[in-house]
Amino acid sequence: MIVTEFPHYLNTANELRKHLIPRLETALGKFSKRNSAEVIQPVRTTVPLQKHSGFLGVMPCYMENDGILCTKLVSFYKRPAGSTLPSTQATVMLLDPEYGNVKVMDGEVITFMRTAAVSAISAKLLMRPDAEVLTILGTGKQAKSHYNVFTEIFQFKEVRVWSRSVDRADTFAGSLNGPVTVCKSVEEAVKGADIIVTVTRSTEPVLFGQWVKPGAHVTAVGACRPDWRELDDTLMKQAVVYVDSRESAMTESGDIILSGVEIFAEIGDVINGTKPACREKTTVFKSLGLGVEDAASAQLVYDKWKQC
Ligand SMILES: NC(=O)C1=CN([C@@H]2O[C@H](COP(=O)(O)OP(=O)(O)OC[C@H]3O[C@@H](n4cnc5c(N)ncnc54)[C@H](O)[C@@H]3O)[C@@H](O)[C@H]2O)C=CC1
Ligand SMILES: O=C(O)C1=NCCCC1
Repeated sequence: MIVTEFPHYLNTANELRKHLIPRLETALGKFSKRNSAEVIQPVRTTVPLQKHSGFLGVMPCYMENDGILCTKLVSFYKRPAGSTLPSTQATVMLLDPEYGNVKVMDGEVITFMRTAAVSAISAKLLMRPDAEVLTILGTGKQAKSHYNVFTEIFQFKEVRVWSRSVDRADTFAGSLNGPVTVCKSVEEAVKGADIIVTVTRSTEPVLFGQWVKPGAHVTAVGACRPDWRELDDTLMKQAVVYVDSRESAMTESGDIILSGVEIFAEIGDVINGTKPACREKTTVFKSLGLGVEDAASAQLVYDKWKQC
């Protein structure tokens, strides 16, 4: 059987709350237990495509007790400013662990949705409960999925967005099904914000600690190479730092490696109740993207498709 389309009904608040988010929480909790009967998921293998300023990532995952075998191929590129080419393209393959046959799926929507849903999990656990202002830095594909998921799941008084180009930010604002304030600078966008999502392709810091309100939560989604940054050292050092995977963070995250900060916990540890959620402090969740997230999401898509 081959599923080639991601069912878009998973985008609704009800489906996110009832299905995608709980499955991702369960998967991240299992991952953090490091029990190989639950999850085998090595750090992504990344092949540099030097000539094209890109990378090919291979992301396998086996969840024996759940009978889920999955791998993703993802290519991602540093595109020049103004390029209309996609920066990230993915194919997720769900396999039958007994027979080894492949049930191919489109991976792009899974990547958009699961990444935003994992960010929403970090916000649920680490953002202050009275959070009113959300800021999104970047106006690409992930910015859109984060806007959609965050405004479905939470209620903010204001959502702000920043892009290097005000025209792109205006176009982005016009493409949304809800209100957003377009800001001209990062400083203006993040001043007083309770939660900040960084979803840029930047390789240098764009978010500086001096602008971030004490107690704010930052979900950092871009900068997935050891020499790429989105956050500066000041922010990294003033925050309690959470990650999706310690091994991934120590291999792939410039924000972690180059700032030299200590990782406080995996988000799965907080889900498991083995590490606290320091909501009253400034927190950073560094997301690298894990095969286990794709595996849990792909299985959900497959289960839903079988029910149709
Ligand atoms: N952690 C995870 O699980 C995942 C992370 N990613 C990463 O998230 C980031 C965003 O991905 P997409 O939305 O798919 O990319 P995209 O190409 O659709 O959007 C990127 C955005 O970053 C902006 N940008 C590019 N260079 C910049 C710079 N130097 N400074 C500030 N802004 C800049 C672009 O104008 C655009 O708004 C990428 O870094 C990607 O690698 C993507 C998928 C999963
Ligand atoms: O997990 C993913 O999918 C990605 N992570 C970082 C780079 C692009 C895709």
